Amino acid sequence: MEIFREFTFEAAHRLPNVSEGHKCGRLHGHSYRIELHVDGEPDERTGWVMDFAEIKQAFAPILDRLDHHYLNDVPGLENPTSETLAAWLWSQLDGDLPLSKVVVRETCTSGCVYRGPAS
Ligand SMILES: Nc1nc2c(c(=O)[nH]1)N=C([C@H](O)[C@H](O)COP(=O)(O)OP(=O)(O)OP(=O)(O)O)CN2
Ligand SMILES: [Zn+2]
Repeated sequence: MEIFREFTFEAAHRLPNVSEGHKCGRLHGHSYRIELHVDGEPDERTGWVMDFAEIKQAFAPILDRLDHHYLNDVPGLENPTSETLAAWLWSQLDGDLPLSKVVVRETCTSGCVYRGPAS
């Protein structure tokens, strides 16, 4: 079974490697929406895979580093595409949560789904 918790944060970024004149090379911001998906079987007694609060707790220090920050300044996010951010989030949470999927929504219509490094 898979459960998830959604988070939002505001942040600024620019994409340093786009071609000259590309709009994303300019400083701009997004209201990011993040989904953290966790895989597991519901415990017989609690009836849950994991308390949603545990996901919130694991993500809190990471959220602090992103919310109202310039993402390019965060080590590992020098080129902060949705793809880079999704993989970075996975690497930050790996070991703390049994992640199955990280979803990054950069705008209402664009984003990335990451299911972990290729094995
Ligand atoms: N594969 C990716 N493509 C783009 C990324 C990305 O992270 N991965 N990022 C951007 C920009 O950050 C941009 O701000 C968001 O993209 P886009 O959907 O093009 O933005 P708009 O809402 O302005 O879309 P319009 O359809 O032009 O209104 C670009 N590409
Ligand atoms: Zn952008």
